[in-house]
Amino acid sequence: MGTTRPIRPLRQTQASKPPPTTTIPKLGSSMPKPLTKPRAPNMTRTRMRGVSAPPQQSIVAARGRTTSGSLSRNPSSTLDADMAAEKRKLANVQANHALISKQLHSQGTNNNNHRRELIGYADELEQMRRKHQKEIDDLEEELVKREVETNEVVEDLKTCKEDLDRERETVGSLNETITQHAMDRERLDTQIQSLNDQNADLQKRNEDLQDTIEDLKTQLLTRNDVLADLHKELFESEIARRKLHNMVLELKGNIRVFCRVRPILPSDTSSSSSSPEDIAAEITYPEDSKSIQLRSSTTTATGNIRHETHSFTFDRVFNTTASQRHVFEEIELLAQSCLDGHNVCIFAYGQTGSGKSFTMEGGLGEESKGMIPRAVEQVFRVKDAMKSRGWEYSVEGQFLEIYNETINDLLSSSTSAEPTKKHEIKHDLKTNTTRVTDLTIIPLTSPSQTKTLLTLANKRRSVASTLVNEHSSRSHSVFTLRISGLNVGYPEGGVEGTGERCEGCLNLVDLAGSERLNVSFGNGGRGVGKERVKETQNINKSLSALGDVIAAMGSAAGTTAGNNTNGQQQQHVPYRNSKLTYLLQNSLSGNSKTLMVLNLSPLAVHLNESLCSLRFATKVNNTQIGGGGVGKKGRG
Ligand SMILES: Nc1ncnc2c1ncn2[C@@H]1O[C@H](COP(=O)(O)OP(=O)(O)OP(=O)(O)O)[C@@H](O)[C@H]1O
Repeated sequence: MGTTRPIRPLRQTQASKPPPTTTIPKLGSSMPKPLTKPRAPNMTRTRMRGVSAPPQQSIVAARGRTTSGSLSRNPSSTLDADMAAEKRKLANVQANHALISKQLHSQGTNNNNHRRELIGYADELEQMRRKHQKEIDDLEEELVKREVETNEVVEDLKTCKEDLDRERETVGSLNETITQHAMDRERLDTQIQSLNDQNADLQKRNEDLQDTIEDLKTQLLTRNDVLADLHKELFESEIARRKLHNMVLELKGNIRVFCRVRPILPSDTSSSSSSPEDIAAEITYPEDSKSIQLRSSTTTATGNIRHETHSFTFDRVFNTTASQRHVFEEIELLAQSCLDGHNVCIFAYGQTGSGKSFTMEGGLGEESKGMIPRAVEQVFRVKDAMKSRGWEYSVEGQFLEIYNETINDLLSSSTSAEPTKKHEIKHDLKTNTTRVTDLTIIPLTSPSQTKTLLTLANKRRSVASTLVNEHSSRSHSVFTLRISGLNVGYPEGGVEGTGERCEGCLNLVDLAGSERLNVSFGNGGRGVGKERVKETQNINKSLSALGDVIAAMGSAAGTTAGNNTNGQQQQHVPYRNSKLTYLLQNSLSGNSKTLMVLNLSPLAVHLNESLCSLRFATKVNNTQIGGGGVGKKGRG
């Protein structure tokens, strides 16, 4: 809002201007109007009236009167007198005329003066008019400015009014809020008061508690000492537990064999019109869960049919209904052994299509997942549990296959276009550990990583089509978890670790199909490509090498236990006869644990192959290694 200057009323000023005080008599239409009245001498008027000729009537009357009077007296003298009078009058008139002329002349002079005066006035008036016009223009310009200003001021005022209205509204609501706050405040004051009371109570209780805390601190110090003693005891009992755990496994046998028969699958009957009962082998499972019986019928040379029952006993027998979880329950103790620093080997053995891959890797679902993912999970579970016993572990994984006696890295990121690396097996005799050169080793931080590793490995695995199983694996696959532990103690409990280290290794081996050539490809193996025959020969060679190694280890254990004290030479174990046995040398020998899961087909057509597998597994089952036990288990 600007300051307003007082506006001088223009028109009013002009209107209120007093008119010229003097009015000029009209002397002629062309004459300028005089500003002042011409001043005619009064005397002249009077005198003119005095000297002017009398009106005719009065002259005639006078004449009449005079004639009647003078005629009666003297007409010539009267005439003379009249003449004289007239002459005087004339003289008067002439004098008046001269005077008037003179007056007219002076009047003309006056008029000129007046005209000059008028021109001066006109100039003055023009100047004034111009001045006034300028003033008017200035004032109008000012007025326009003022109007704009006024409009702005009006707009401002409008905005201000709106603002004011809003502010009023705000003030109104603020007032309400203030009222509300005042009420709240009152309430809070009341609460504060009650809190203050409570605070006073609490302070008093706090003081009491301080005393209690002091007591507890003293007790805690005493308890800490007790706890440290308990930790020490725990550590010692952990060592005892390990010993006992190992003893349990040794009692169970450092080499154990489980037998598992897979169910009949829809695909087994799809190619023929037979029912599952028609194609099933005669297999029975005695109730002890450790035996299995197969009944065979053979035609003798004399044409008679001979029925035979073949009984086998193992550490555990699982029938066709056994679930993956069920099988793993019997295995899970082995995961603890790995973390205790032992080497563990779990093999799946059996003919093609008998369920080895299903047992080891399993399906994608939670229920169907196999021994590999379950064992990894168990290792991680035990690893976490061992923290409370003062142990920290790191876990890493590798996955390889042995195909035609050549090692392939199943976790390698190299493409098939790149030249394949030649991997060699190296044993460290000091640490009893085995390394394969140039192999991909992946640190594992969670069990969920295993799924990814298995998928990757399966993509790279050599598979070929056979008669028995369309996607049969023609190689041995070995998944290895390497576990290193360090005793770090209980830093939070103030108990230092012993720095003790342990290294364990869990090998989960899915062996290639154990069947003979004529079973794999039919027709006694005739007409089969050289490559396939070579594959099968290599598979069979390495499997029999495995059998030989296990048998030799059993003999060596017997020798060690019984005869070595007499200085007899130790039994030679032919680990080097195959890549598989050489690779697993450290995991089979010494105090390691071995489990073989024998997978059997339920089909009658595979009965002979099943009997072969059962005999092989029996040989393994009858072997005992390590732990100073006897070379053979009780049953022959
Ligand atoms: N216990 C079981 N329950 C259900 N299905 C099974 C079971 N065992 C095996 N199978 C099924 O049988 C088929 C053959 O099994 P698998 O591939 O595991 O045999 P394999 O012995 O590994 O054969 P190969 O040596 O040729 O790899 C698969 O379809 C598998 O899902």
